Amino acid sequence: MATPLSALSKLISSGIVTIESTYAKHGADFPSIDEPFRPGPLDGDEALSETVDIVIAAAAQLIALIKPAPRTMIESACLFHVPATLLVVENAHVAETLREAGPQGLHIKDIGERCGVDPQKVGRILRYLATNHIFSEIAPDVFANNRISSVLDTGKSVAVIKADPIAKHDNTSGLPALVSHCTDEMMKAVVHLADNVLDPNITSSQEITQSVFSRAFNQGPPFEFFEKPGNEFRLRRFGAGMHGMSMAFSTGALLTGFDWKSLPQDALVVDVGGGVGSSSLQLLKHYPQLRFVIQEKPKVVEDGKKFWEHADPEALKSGRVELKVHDFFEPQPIKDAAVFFLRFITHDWPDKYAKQILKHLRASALPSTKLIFNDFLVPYAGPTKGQFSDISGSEMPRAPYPLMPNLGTVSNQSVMADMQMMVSFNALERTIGQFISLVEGTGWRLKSIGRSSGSSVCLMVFETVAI
Ligand SMILES: C[S@@+](CC[C@H](N)C(=O)[O-])C[C@H]1O[C@@H](n2cnc3c(N)ncnc32)[C@H](O)[C@@H]1O
Repeated sequence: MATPLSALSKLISSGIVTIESTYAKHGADFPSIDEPFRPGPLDGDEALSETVDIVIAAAAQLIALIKPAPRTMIESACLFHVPATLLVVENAHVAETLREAGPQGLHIKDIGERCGVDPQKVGRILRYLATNHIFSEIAPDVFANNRISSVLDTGKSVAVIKADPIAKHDNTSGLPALVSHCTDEMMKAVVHLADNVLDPNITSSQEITQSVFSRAFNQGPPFEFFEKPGNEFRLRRFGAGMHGMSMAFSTGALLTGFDWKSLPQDALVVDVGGGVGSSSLQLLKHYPQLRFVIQEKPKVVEDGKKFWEHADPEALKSGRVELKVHDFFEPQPIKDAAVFFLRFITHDWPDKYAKQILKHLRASALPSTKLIFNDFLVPYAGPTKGQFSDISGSEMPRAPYPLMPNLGTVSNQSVMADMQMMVSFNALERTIGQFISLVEGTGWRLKSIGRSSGSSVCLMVFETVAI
């Protein structure tokens, strides 16, 4: 058998051959790191994205193997400089300033002057980021955007941003807003992680008021914090960031992870905590025979009505889609649902609270009612040895030797989301084992998992069991 090092090197070289030949077949070059990021014609190619993931996993594992362990450990311990420096350049609009300067870049004296930052300090910050592939130092002390730093660019002119700073992230991709939120509130919160997790009085707490975020900002949950006077910019930025996240993370297996066509004509899908109803809208477009009730808080129901009046007014008029105020911690009024659908709901709640939601749904379910979650499924970092084989779709596609079963850093999306949930709400993204224990005692049983390649957002389908 090949050594791990040579097996990794083969995975990388054969993957690169596939990637380059696929681009060549489409008459395209693989995008240069020096060009701004743009969605590409091959982004939706599932086979190609699987190959890209293998190369990413192999390259990251190769670095972990080959780099001396003390270097890896010390560099990991100092990774906090990445978000800290990103926050500086995002707040100082450096990506927009460099875009306006063009491909010849800008000397640190000019960057400093235009961005209101000490030239030496901003130069050192940019060199640190450029060394980590974010921005390029194209001549001594001269920096330009590259593909990665261009993601920080809102696309607005610096003059427009400065004229109305609170609106910086309105009507943008939301990705700069997400970076700014993560490197500001989340970064300031996460430094308190050890204090919380190692505090014997609250280490096992499932209370949102005892989350790391609450400790850091000495107050209630994030949403209360955002609504406090003085946090108007943070609130708007957070809204834009959440929009960016929903654009960046596909809803994965929403349309394909369950046989929606198997439901009878006019079957009712209840979108519990459905927001304005964006999942229902996607489902309705593909499965127009279904009916939808979107249940939400009063303010969101109002926003939802406006959303549907724009997106599909006919669906509202005909009654195929209804928006109703309902608190999911109260008994469920709908007794004839074919599906109770929950997207990104249980991840906001620790088991103690999520179980209450599920019990209310079970009490109103028919024997045939399905409970469906559209959520991250956190893959184990090691092998599962077939203990979940009775659940259809539970096994991940087999990773080639010697890659980790979850492809290591390729799974960052879901493990990072899990950490965000822990820090913000004392809540969690769940592994298959955690989903199974979540539904224990609630009258539901995990039946199948629907996956789509390139996303760890899955569909978990549950059926009723006797209570
Ligand atoms: C993470 S968002 C997900 C929204 C939607 N499912 C989606 O994926 O777009 C969580 C939603 O739960 C709603 N929510 C929170 N507490 C609720 C409650 N007690 N009853 C009903 N909805 C609630 C919020 O208003 C918010 O829209």
